[in-house]
Amino acid sequence: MRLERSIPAEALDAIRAPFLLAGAAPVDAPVLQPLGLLLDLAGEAMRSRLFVVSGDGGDEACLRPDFTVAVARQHLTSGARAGRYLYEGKAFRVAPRSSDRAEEFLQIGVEAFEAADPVAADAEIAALAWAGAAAGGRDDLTLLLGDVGLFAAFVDSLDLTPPLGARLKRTFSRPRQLKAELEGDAAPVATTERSRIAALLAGLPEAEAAAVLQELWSLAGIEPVGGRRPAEIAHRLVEKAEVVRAGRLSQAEADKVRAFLAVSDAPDAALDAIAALAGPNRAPLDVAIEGWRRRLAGMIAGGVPAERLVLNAAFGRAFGYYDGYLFEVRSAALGEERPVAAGGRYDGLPARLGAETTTGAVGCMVRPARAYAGGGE
Ligand SMILES: N[C@@H](Cc1c[nH]c[nH+]1)C(=O)O
Repeated sequence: MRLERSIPAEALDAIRAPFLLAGAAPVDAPVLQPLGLLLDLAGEAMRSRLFVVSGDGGDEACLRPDFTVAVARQHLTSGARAGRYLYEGKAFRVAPRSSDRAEEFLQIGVEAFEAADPVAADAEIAALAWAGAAAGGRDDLTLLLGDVGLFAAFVDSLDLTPPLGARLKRTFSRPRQLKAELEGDAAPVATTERSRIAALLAGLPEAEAAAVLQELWSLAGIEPVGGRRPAEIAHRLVEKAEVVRAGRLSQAEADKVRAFLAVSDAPDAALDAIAALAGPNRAPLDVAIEGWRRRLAGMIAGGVPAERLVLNAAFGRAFGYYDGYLFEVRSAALGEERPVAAGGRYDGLPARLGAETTTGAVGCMVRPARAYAGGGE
């Protein structure tokens, strides 16, 4: 496992300092996390990045690829309604083959489960990540911003059939599926491919569809070893059935989606461009854009230099839990594969972990070895 280089104690102190001021309670989290749960939450795409650990009996586990899910789980077991947590420790990710990225690395981060004004919290968290990253001394940083929710609001503005809209939303940060949608290849004309199980499950919410599959397996005495998780299988089956029912994008709609995804600019200009692309049902998108103007003002008030901000409508991250704004602090010298800090909003995750009441959820982390200008990873 490739380690990162260690950095001087004073540099680490400087990078940590803003996090100590965030009003968060220090926590630790188990290094071993349940593999199945992480794959369900982060998506199968994450599988190749996880260090899988197998012991005698027991469930398959993996080394924590980050702290977000682990801290969210601890927050839920604590029973507290709200909480704000600070962590500092190693995370582990398999580096892609051709890369020499560190596979065991330090993260310092904060996760906040709070019901207060989400836009203000988003701004605060992004400014915190910026402050930590900038404390490492690099002068080539940018804060790259994106928003899974903005794409959803844009898709809603187009007034598509609900299943087509839902399907299109799911293709965000799945380039292959997105390309198929835009090129009209996603909806097979032939109905011979229809699956009866797919048709049966199509009407159910995905979590229920997964539960049905699990029940079927247990009735049949099947115990899946490795392979795809029930949630993933249910997801595929539901998608398959919907594809046939929902139709496809018209040429004009596909062009609009392409234009939306091509938006990448200084945030104010980017928001103007997005507003100009809105379809007939524009009210929710306008609300989202207004929210962004406030969020940006909050980031700038929190100390992020305005000229370092970029809003990229297509920006997504490999973690499947984000459902609102998200960001990376990038260094020109390190390139886009090595973000210095990152974070975002994941309001839906606690419910997926079984929370009954939901507060908002937002967080960020910095990687000190990358932030440190004097060497780093
Ligand atoms: N855990 C994410 C960052 C994050 C924290 N909270 C939300 N997102 C990462 O490792 O990139």
